[in-house]
Amino acid sequence: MDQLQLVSSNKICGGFQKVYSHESSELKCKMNFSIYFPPQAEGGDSKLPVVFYLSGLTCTEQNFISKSGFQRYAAEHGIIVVGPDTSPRGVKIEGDDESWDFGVSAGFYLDAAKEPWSKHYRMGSYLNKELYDLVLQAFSSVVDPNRIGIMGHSMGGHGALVSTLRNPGQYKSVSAFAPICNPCACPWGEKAFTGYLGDDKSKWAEWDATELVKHYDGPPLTLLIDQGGADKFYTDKQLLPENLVAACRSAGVPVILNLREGYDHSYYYIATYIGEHFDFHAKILKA
Ligand SMILES: N[C@@H](CCC(=O)N[C@@H](CS)C(=O)NCC(=O)O)C(=O)O
Repeated sequence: MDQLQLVSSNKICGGFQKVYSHESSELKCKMNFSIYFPPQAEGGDSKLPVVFYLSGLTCTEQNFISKSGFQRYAAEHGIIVVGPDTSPRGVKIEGDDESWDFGVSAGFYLDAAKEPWSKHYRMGSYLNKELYDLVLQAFSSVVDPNRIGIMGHSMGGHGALVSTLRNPGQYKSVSAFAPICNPCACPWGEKAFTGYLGDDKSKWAEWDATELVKHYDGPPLTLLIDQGGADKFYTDKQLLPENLVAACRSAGVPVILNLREGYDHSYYYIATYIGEHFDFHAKILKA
């Protein structure tokens, strides 16, 4: 635990919502992450499943823990929940704060290949290697390494899907709220991938769930996708869940798409359906 500093700890739903900071070797900066320990983590005999939650554009590790109300469901199911930040922090790169959909708080959970981003913007390796290993090692007394799932929202939904599809077997369950499903084909993705990866579109496909699922040959997996019908980013074609569903169908990968009439892109929508997502993860991770 030497490498972790406790930033905050609050009792909620019988467990503890904590935030830690640590020096990241992948990102070369200090990072915060949240971790919720349900009541079962205290003095329990058995190790608990973990679900990672990835937030969207403009977020830190705080939005989900303060707005979604997920702790009630994590406590019911006895699931530990880990939430990383959305980009490197405190690293000054020219242009990193010029727009809300690129640079700071918009790391897209990928490893940048293009200068000047490639030195720090390595959120893919940070999440799937460094933070993943850190959580398993630092909390080994309560974490079951064989029962790890992942979920996310918007850019974080994209992150959850590509992390699962690129690392077969690492995450046993995956779900997403309003994910960016086909970044190669939407304005957010085109901007981020051009900036972080360059102009070679064959490199883009390596970080695009709709492209990756076409070649998925890992353990059986069902993708749970949730989408608000009144989400302006959905109607503006930033999210494109239908493209992912079509690719899943042609690749034979089971997918569930829940369209929620009248709901927008906000945490009001996430708070409404987060319980269903915890039921989904619990069913798989606790089977
Ligand atoms: N700043 C954007 C909105 C960004 C946005 O909706 N971000 C989502 C993720 S893509 C979010 O979770 N925002 C933080 C929050 O609602 O707490 C706008 O003005 O249109």
